[in-house]
Amino acid sequence: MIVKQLDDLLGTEAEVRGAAFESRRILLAADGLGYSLHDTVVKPGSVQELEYRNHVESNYCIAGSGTVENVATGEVFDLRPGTLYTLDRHERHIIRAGDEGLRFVCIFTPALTGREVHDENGSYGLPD
Ligand SMILES: CC(=O)NCC[C@H](N)C(=O)O
Repeated sequence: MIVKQLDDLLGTEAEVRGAAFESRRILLAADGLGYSLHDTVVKPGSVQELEYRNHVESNYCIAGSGTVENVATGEVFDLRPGTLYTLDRHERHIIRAGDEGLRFVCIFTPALTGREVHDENGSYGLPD
């Protein structure tokens, strides 16, 4: 059994900061599960255009408000606590956070190692 506590990860390498988000990586590739699980906090008013070409990402909103847009179709979906979106077709998407920001429980498959950074496409690379 693996048991972890978010407080214990804060201030360690498992806490990753991007321009618009903080991602607390609770489970990573090193845990050997095939997926990684993150507690992701998105900054109020931020806009992120992303496209995970190498991963499938699921985001389950647990706080805040905003929208996610499917760039190819123009569809815009409201995000609020209880909303899940999964980028099962690696869709290019735009996340717009409202005034309170957003907080997600986030799962990536395959698992992130924790060293990835967004490239020019908004994608994370695969490990070497
Ligand atoms: C929704 C969002 O902010 N995605 C970017 C960060 C990603 N969820 C991560 O945890 O690395």
